Amino acid sequence: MGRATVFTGTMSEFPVNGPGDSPAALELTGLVKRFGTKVAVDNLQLRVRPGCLFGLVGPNGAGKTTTLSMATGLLRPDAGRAAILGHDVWQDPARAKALIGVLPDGMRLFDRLSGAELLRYVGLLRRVPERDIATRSTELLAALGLSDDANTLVVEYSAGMTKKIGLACALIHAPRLVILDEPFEAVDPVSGEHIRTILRGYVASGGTVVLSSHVMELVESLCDELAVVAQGRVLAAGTLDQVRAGSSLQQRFLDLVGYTAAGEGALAWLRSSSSSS
Ligand SMILES: Nc1ncnc2c1ncn2[C@@H]1O[C@H](COP(=O)(O)OP(=O)(O)OP(=O)(O)O)[C@@H](O)[C@H]1O
Repeated sequence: MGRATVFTGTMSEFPVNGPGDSPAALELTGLVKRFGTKVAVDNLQLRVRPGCLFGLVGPNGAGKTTTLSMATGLLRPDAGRAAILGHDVWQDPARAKALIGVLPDGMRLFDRLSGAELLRYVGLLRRVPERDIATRSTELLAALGLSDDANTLVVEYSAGMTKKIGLACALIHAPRLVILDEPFEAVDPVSGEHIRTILRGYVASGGTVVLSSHVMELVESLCDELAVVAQGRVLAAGTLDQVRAGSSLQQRFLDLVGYTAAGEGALAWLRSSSSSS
């Protein structure tokens, strides 16, 4: 693993199988994914303890979506292992997938259903008892500010509304672990606050969240632990303080991924003073 702090934290805060022997909520071991000659995920290791709100951050193309897709059984790894609460995602997919709720990147929803119909459909697929589906749907729609659009077709939802109904779909069966790819993307500040409240409450009751984000302030204010990935590898992982190492998360992130400012002359043609017409 990488050159900075590596998380090796204790696992017993929210025991699953009994004190001391609980498996990680999510454990990725030696994950590799290549697309042609491109190595998108390069021997990636990650361990997320139960009861943690965990952030995965990295620059564009770092391999976050590819990693989360392999972690959730949507994309088969070329090598390595993904396990959810001790269940191998690829050897025992039914058990592993039953424990998770997923908001994938660019989620394809059955968008000719209304929001309420979609939640009912997902609830039935997830074997939520009939009597609970209506209650949970109503509560989720209200918590996410979608009550007024419960009967609107999802195809007519805005990008932010689509993200929120996708999140509701990920939560309706009360999974043990939710894996959310960019859950705050396109979401307005009020809805973002609602989502933060939902996720904090979920984690406080023993659930585990893994989310990807580009927004350092959000990760800093929300997550307990995080990993910085670049070029398919974990550069640093641990608690916020471990990863920040006395700096701001933004600065630490820039340092880790090797940010260098563009040279003086870059994009000179774009400056109005250099325009010839
Ligand atoms: N289906 C694919 N075919 C070819 N290359 C792919 C494919 N999916 C991802 N890649 C490549 O793998 C790398 C990792 O992509 P990935 O989408 O996982 O990054 P990311 O960290 O989620 O990026 P972003 O923050 O921009 O969403 C990139 O170089 C991308 O071009």
